[in-house]
Amino acid sequence: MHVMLGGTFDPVHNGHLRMAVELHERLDGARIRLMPCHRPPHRDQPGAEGAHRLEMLRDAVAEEPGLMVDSRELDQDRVSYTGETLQQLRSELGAETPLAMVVGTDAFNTFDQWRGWMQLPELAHIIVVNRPGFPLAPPEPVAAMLQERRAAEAAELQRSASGSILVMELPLLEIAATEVRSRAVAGRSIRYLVPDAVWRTIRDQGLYRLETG
Ligand SMILES: Nc1ncnc2c1ncn2[C@@H]1O[C@H](COP(=O)(O)OP(=O)(O)OP(=O)(O)O)[C@@H](O)[C@H]1O
Ligand SMILES: O=C(O)c1ccc[n+]([C@@H]2O[C@H](COP(=O)([O-])O)[C@@H](O)[C@H]2O)c1
Repeated sequence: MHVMLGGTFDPVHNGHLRMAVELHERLDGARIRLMPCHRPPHRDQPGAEGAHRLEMLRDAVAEEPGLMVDSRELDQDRVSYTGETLQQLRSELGAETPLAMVVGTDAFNTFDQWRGWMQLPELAHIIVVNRPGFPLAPPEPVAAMLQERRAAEAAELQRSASGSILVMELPLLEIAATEVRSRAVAGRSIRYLVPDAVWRTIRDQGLYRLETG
């Protein structure tokens, strides 16, 4: 199965990485494709440029064969819509190969604001992970979609190319990029919240401090 984990990754942190490693192990060794977006459709523009976010991601996964980075959204200088990215992946993989996209509960709780959200399950399964601090509470139309498509176990996702929604309870870390950025801005330590290579890049390049001058 192919698994995509999209995000702003501004910056990538240990919460993302632990989640990705857990998924890799629980999905029969599927490689998890971390996909940084160029310009997110739905939020403030990232504090770090795409090239820095990509460099930090590549460093973060460098010695972890279960994870990989896919830079296709960054390579296109426009707003990144997940539907377009999934369509591209689907045409590369063919109609039969299982493909899943991962979202935290925070993202799933506003899923009805995504462009073409009702069509996304036709392109890929959706795996919803219980992000600490964000109970699963989708709005009514998303809850109805979940009820209709809910998978009982991970193995179900291997039996079809797309169409199911799996909610997974994983042991995760309560870390947010917003918190990492505000610590960096304030000159406080971000060590052990992010991999050491990411900590060094933020320190050496002065990332995030610059945005407030
Ligand atoms: N600590 C975490 N545990 C599990 N999932 C997470 C965690 N942090 C982020 N995610 C999920 O990873 C994906 C990408 O997240 P994103 O890059 O926006 O990070 P973030 O920490 O939420 O950033 P920000 O604080 O800037 O919003 C989303 O689906 C999000 O739900
Ligand atoms: O396609 C959309 O309309 C859309 C709306 C909101 C979020 N997304 C994607 O969801 C992923 C997680 O977003 P975020 O805010 O948690 O970084 C990221 O890959 C975004 O591109 C996509």
